[in-house]
Amino acid sequence: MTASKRIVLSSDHAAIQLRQTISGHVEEQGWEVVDIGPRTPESTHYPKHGEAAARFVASGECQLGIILCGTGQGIMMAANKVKGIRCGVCADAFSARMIRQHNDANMLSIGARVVGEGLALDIVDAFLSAQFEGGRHATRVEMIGALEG
Ligand SMILES: O=C(CO)[C@H](O)[C@H](O)COP(=O)(O)O
Repeated sequence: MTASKRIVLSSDHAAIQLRQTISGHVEEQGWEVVDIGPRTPESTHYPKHGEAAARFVASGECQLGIILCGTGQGIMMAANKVKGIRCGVCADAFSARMIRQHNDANMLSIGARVVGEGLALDIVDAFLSAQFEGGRHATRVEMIGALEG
């Protein structure tokens, strides 16, 4: 197993069950999963879970990350505050493929109160199987990075 096949997963309380389903699915595809919880259903605060997962990606410990909350929006906003993170919320497989191909996204966010399990797994598969296309898209991704200061 190489480090390039390691992925971090996290969520808030709204998405624990879907996160665990995704974790098993991704593991079956040969990824080493770093699931940083939470494991119990008590109400929690998504910014800290988004940040924690983002740090694994920003540090290079994990190549990619998948994070979830009720809508996927709040935890995405938190993750994107960490330097080097490009995280998109996806509720369809096309967008999940495109955020890898065009935006070189290194994190995917999903809303567990928005999409069902089957669609969520399709979204994950689209995200994980796509490759960044580079070229003109690399220029644009560099421009995003330049905004971080
Ligand atoms: O989607 C979310 C953030 O974008 C959260 O999961 C949601 O706000 C949590 O709500 P509640 O505390 O009522 O379960």
